[in-house]
Amino acid sequence: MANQNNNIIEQSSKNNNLPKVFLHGPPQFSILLQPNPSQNFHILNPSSLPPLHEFISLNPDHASSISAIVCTTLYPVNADVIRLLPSLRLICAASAGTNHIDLSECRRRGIKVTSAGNLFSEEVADMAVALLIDVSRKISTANRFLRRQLQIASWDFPLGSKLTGKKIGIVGMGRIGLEVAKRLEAFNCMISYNSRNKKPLLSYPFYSTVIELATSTNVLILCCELNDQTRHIVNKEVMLALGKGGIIVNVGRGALIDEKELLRCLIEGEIEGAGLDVFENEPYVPKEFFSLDKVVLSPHAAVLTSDSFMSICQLVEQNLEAFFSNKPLITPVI
Ligand SMILES: O=CC(=O)O
Repeated sequence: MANQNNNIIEQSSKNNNLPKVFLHGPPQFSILLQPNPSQNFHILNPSSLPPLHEFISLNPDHASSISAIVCTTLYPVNADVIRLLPSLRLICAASAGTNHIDLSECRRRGIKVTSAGNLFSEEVADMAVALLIDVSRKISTANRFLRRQLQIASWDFPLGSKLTGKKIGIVGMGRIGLEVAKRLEAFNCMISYNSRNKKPLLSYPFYSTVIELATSTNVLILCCELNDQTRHIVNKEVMLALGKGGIIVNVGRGALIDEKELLRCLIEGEIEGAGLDVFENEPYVPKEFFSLDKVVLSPHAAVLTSDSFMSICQLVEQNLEAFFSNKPLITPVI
């Protein structure tokens, strides 16, 4: 590791005049997310290297040379991380959501933040529909069942429910919500939604509260961002309003749902099932979920496609280029 670090320092000293960028994420992240070499900035860790804290404790002088970081949702950029980097001026989130970044601290320090914008909306909408089909038609359960039985020996298999014609409630009618609606229209589903405001151009029924939406639908699909207004937007009352045949799909953020209540409602049969790509305290996933056949789990993977990595890599590069050549950012958050 020390050798690896010396190499970085050697390499970066050759680029001493360029602003330094640190890729802040798991090892695979810095392998997959490789902006091209640039005349305007220098990537400090172009291959899998120690995490930021370790890197800085090994090279304290380097902390003050980092002007920008590129980050993922699994690695929070809280005030403690920001404090480690006195010269930080830009954070490029390789995600649509920025709830893992302390935006008020960024505002206070005058640090700019960019996100993936709408880049992943189609992938996330595909995943929402896939999870819904899986939960309602029990595809993962069937897969496990057949691998255990090795042949179609009996019809001893729990019945699924038909998706065609279902009443779907979408929470958050931004780009992802719209893409989900478009896909589910092909299944003759009846779409209604809740969001901050009614969208004048949409003819789908609008409900100003999630509990009213849940009362009128069979399925809730959570596509909104996590903030103080949306934390636990799906609570016990909402789940009871959705009712025993109800399915919840979450491709937003885990804390949109009160996870303890979700588990209780699933175990006690208050709702039918759930498809979850996100969890309240990631990377932790409550072990009780693993024994529930009515839940389909995915490891925050809705955006993990080779296509999305190619696009985010380009977008990060464009934002870095724009920032370091004093041009407007492509996808600014603040
Ligand atoms: O969760 C993924 C994202 O916010 O892009």
